[in-house]
Amino acid sequence: MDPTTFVLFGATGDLAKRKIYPALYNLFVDQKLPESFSLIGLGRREWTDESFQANVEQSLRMFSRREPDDSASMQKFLSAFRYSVLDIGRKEDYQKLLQLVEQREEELRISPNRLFYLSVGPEFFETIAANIGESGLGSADGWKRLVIEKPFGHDLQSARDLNQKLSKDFTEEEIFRIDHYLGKPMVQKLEILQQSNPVIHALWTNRYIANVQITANETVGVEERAGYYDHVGAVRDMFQNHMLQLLMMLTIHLPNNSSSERVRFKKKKVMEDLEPIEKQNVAANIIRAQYKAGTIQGKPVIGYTSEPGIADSSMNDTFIAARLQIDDFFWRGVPFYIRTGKRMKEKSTRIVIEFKEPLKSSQADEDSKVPNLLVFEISPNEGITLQLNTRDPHHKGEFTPINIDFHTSRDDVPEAYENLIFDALHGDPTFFAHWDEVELSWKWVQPVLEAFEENLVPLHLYAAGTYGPAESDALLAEDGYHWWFDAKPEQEIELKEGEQYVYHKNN
Ligand SMILES: NC(=O)C1=CN([C@@H]2O[C@H](COP(=O)(O)OP(=O)(O)OC[C@H]3O[C@@H](n4cnc5c(N)ncnc54)[C@H](OP(=O)(O)O)[C@@H]3O)[C@@H](O)[C@H]2O)C=CC1
Ligand SMILES: O=C1O[C@H](COP(=O)(O)O)[C@@H](O)[C@H](O)[C@H]1O
Repeated sequence: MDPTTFVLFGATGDLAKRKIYPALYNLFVDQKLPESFSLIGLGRREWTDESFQANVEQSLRMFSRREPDDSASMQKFLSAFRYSVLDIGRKEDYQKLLQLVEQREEELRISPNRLFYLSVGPEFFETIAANIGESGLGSADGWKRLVIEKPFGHDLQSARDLNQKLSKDFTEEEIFRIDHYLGKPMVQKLEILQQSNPVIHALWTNRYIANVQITANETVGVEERAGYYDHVGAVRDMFQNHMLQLLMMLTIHLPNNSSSERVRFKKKKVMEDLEPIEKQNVAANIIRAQYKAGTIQGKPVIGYTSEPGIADSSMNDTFIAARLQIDDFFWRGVPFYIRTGKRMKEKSTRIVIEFKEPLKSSQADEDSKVPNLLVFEISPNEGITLQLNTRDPHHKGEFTPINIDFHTSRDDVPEAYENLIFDALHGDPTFFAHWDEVELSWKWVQPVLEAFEENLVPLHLYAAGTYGPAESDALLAEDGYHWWFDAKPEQEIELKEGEQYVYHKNN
């Protein structure tokens, strides 16, 4: 891997502490960092190299999936870290930064490959990119990359404006837009599973699939992010980016060993074929809702409008459920149901593929058959389950669903940020959002934003600790379907040998 200088804007912030340092540490332990690696942390806080390193070490103790030890290797890891005070708006700070970067490159005798990671609010992206260009930081004789966090724009126009501004100093190939869902190991497996398994490849069509359900439920509420969340809602916070990325990753058809260009070309194609929803039809296909007080895992929680920093009159969506259609050869006629919400009954991100039922015979026991399901558990647990019908040996008259299961322990699985930072260091753009995808996602979502804004869509309420409003169930019932729920019942049941959990349809 090329020697690299990792320039981190927002080094004193929450994301750096919770995600970026632990990811770098785990890559270091796995020997996946470049042999010559240097990190320069930036922020307004008057930290020194020593206090910065101490903060990084502390964040590893709190957030790393691996217990850091006090050995020489920990010191080796931390010795790559330097800190410089920088105010994003002060041009002279970029000159000071340039000197430090060059000094470190000389000390380490490395070529000037520079990765600029913007772990700061989106209002700073444009200024930083321009100052990197102006200061000469971006014009050395090596490669440069810009890694940016979401949100990428607030709507279609603002996203276009931002992209145009960034393009003045960075080419599309140099911009790595993070969507951390693309870093989740199971999401990365979707592409491989389909490419490398004829069984899955063959089934990936409207001939066999009845509907697809993509869910990202969270138990947390707005947390300390009222100022941000009340302006974005579930539609911008989760749906426009993470949920549509899941849809793209699931539905692309790829030949073996596809290049990153091919993957991105196919994703773009999915977005182009996604049937647009006119503003007047949003209400018929999209449910928006907001949580009210309720109980989660036995604890009472307050409603959204009682959260600190949220106005009593807020009409913000904390839940969205949508029905989408992809108008192409493979997916025409298959409804895709997507839902995401805060303060739901359980934390779970999963994709359920419901297969069409075979022709029913006239046997009396046909009703006990359940549809075949292929379930991708993305988080918090990772797994793949195939639900099939068989006969219960003790009750020979009835069909019984059985699950073929693969599950991995959470500790064995790399964090999304590990995968993404590794790819960015390698210059592999496959699991980053290309501008075309971002633009097409905003284009699709724009009428939804407008319909919400103009109150053309009712805002339903749901009790915290449920699976959302009844209208979300009704959306599927219109087509004769229902949401599939967790295989595990709420109360852990001790299973006898040979027994297993199955997916069920009731809340
Ligand atoms: N936290 C998370 O889990 C997630 C965050 N994100 C995104 O990541 C980005 C960072 O979020 P987060 O870390 O939570 O934010 P924080 O508010 O915790 O940190 C912001 C960082 O920006 C720096 N900063 C702010 N203003 C300036 C300035 N004028 N000059 C220099 N540095 C400045 C701060 O440094 P200092 O105070 O020292 O100046 C701090 O390091 C945001 O875009 C957010 O949307 C995305 C997904 C998840
Ligand atoms: O980007 C975001 O994602 C998190 C959910 O991420 P997950 O990996 O825990 O599923 C969400 O809580 C947050 O509001 C949103 O900004």
